[in-house]
Amino acid sequence: MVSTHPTGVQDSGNKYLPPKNTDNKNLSPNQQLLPLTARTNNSGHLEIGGCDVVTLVQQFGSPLYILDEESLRTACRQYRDSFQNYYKGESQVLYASKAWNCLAVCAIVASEGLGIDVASGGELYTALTAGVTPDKIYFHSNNKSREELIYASESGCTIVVDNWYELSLLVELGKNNSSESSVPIRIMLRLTPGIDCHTHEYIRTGQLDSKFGFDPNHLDELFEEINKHKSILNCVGLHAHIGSQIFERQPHRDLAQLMVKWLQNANSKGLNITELNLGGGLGITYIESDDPPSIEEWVKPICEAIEETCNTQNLPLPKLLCEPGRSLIGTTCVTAYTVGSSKKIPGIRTYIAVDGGMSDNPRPITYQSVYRAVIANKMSAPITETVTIAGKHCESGDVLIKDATLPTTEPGDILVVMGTGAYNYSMASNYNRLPRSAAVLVELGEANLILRRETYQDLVRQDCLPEKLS
Ligand SMILES: Cc1ncc(COP(=O)(O)O)c(C=O)c1O
Ligand SMILES: N[C@@H](CCCC[NH3+])C(=O)O
Repeated sequence: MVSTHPTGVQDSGNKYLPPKNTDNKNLSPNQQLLPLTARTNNSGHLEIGGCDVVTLVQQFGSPLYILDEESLRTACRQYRDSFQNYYKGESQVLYASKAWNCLAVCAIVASEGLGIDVASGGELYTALTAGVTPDKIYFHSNNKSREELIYASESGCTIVVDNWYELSLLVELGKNNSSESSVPIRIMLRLTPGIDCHTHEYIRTGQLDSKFGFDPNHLDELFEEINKHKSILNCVGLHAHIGSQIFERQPHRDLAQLMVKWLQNANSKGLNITELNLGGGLGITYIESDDPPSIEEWVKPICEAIEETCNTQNLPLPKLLCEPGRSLIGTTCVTAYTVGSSKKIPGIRTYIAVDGGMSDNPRPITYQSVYRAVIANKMSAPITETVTIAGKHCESGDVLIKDATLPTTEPGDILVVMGTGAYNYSMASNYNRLPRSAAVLVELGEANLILRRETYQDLVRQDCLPEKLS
């Protein structure tokens, strides 16, 4: 695979487009700003998956999430193939569906052979409804409810146990259920590795001061406790996740070595750990200066570190799992908005307002995340202005992009924000009672609705008006 970076070339009409004349399957989707199929068509419009973005907005309205099937499938295959090429043992890539969980996305990644990491009963329900088989579903959360644990154990998925309370609940559930025929609950243990990485503090999870996972200083007690309940709990593996939007490679190499040591320790205490899950975290390109490794460049050193450490310790290779979210889906999607009002404050800035904002993309207001945009109906027009893209919410901080460089914009233009596949729809809200946006899946000139736009009726569907008020 070729890693082509920096993204885009100037001479294809717009600098954010993927390079021309390259086999797209050789580009790592996480390193591109726009989906792999993006191009400027003969009308000078942005086209994705063979569909004109301006026409998509006419047909489906805006804001509109536009998901490129080819990019998503390419990312899945690159993860899967890289493990097959660089790891001699068994492997399984899971999609961290918290990035974007819905039926169509679950179905696509599962059809590429990936499993799914779910983080709630709702995500589990969606994955099962999409037809994902429970043997490929792994259930996370630092505070799974009793009901969620019953649902997960009855469905037959693997539960990634996060803490002592959850462990005690599982033991209790297992005891209540135990009969000659009952099968032990399949679990893994999430440990906090104490490995730091450079990313926003809100999305860092590997450091000791984290709400997630068991403290590795208590491994002996933990393994002893698991050993006592072998008829109830079938503990197959260990898990760790150090954070998200990471560009460095060393933290995951260090993690790989550390996890083999944990495995050795666990098995020396009588457990039979055969799986290691190193979590997700590979970053994506949101702006030109972002320089994440390609999918292949991320997978290879992890495989090498596990193999080297196992060989040195004379250990059989464990089944190796990882669970990327952002790097699988982040850059495979854009959000199209319609430009509305504007406000020029002389000497300060010009605000251009769009018909969505923090409700469909809460990342800028939550993490000060930065994005880039193009005008879909003016892809070859010269860049003339630096403007601030504001959302339509009743909140001063509802700004999608602080300094967007764009052609001259007018009301009715279609503004496209790139890299919105991860943690946008999944973190969307109805703030100001905005109906949640629709999403379409595009491929080879065909667009299929995968999320219906909410209506005003949907907004009041769960409301209850007590009789005394009506
Ligand atoms: C346990 C776990 N696994 C996987 C992921 C996915 O991370 P990313 O989207 O950075 O690949 C996360 C999110 O950070 C997570 O908390
Ligand atoms: N929601 C975060 C990522 C959190 C990942 C889940 N642990 C983001 O948008 O960057």
